[in-house]
Amino acid sequence: MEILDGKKVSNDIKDEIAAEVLKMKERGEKVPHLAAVLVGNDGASLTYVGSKVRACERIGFESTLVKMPSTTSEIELLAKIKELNENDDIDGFIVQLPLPPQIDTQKVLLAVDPDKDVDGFHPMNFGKMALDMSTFIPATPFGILELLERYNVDTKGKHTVVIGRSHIVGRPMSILMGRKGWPGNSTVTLTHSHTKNITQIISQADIVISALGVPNFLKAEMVKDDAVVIDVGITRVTDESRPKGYKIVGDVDFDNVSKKASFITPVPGGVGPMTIAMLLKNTLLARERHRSSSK
Ligand SMILES: Nc1nc2c(c(=O)[nH]1)N[C@@H](CN(C=O)c1ccc(C(=O)N[C@@H](CCC(=O)O)C(=O)O)cc1)CN2
Repeated sequence: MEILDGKKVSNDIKDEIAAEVLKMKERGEKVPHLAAVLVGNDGASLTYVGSKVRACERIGFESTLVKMPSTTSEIELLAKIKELNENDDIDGFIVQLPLPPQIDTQKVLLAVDPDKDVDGFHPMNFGKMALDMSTFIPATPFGILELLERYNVDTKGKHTVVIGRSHIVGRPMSILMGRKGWPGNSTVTLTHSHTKNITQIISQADIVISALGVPNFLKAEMVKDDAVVIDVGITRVTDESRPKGYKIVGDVDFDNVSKKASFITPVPGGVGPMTIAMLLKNTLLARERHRSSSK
């Protein structure tokens, strides 16, 4: 069994991007600028945007954090998005999800300029991804592809079972694994809460990608020998013995599933850090496109 070490690979990617930024500076070019909008005080979201801003600082990107209160109205958020769309200094931005209930997430994602949509959530970019056109690929699925590639995991002709159909992970992942090329060329089953015989389907998978958010859902007896297991579930579970008062738990019963798997991602330190690294990659791409379009 080999661990797909997202922490290490994400650090390698950050070093690679930092080297690109250094070259940009030497050429006297503007460095990429990422903005992140956070509405409310959700603890996990605060951690994730904090990691995004720190990662920008580490690699030499400019960053802007826009914090808005949890009472922010949809109109106020849409006005902020318009401002960011029109700010020529910003190459790309994200709106941290989930949003408070008074705000329609779909309206918000539609309002982001597709050229600045480094999350890849705008329907224009999602459609381009599905049609194999060059675009911003959502960071978590993009990170999983990168891990599979860097560890040389064979996906051709394999049966990939994706658990969960969220717009952020499951749905795009199912499209990407079935695309032509590598990592891809896989036969994909997208499963969800209404899937019948889900245990039987999972037991036939060569590659299992679990994005359910149910701690320890995937047990050793559910996966076949030598399966590739990707754990996208990141749930905070109360644990008073820890300094932060919680621990992070994945969808996979790691101790037992790792004894059967050929490759497996840990939680923490697997897919999560890759999400940050691939957002930075998308921001670098946004900067390069922005520069060519302003020539
Ligand atoms: N606008 C977006 N919102 C959300 C996205 C996204 O891609 N764009 N994805 C998730 C949250 N997310 C990034 O935003 C994210 C999740 C997890 C991690 C991560 O590094 N996890 C660590 C554990 C960190 C901790 O909780 O202490 C790990 O797995 O090792 C980074 C980013 C939903 N919203």
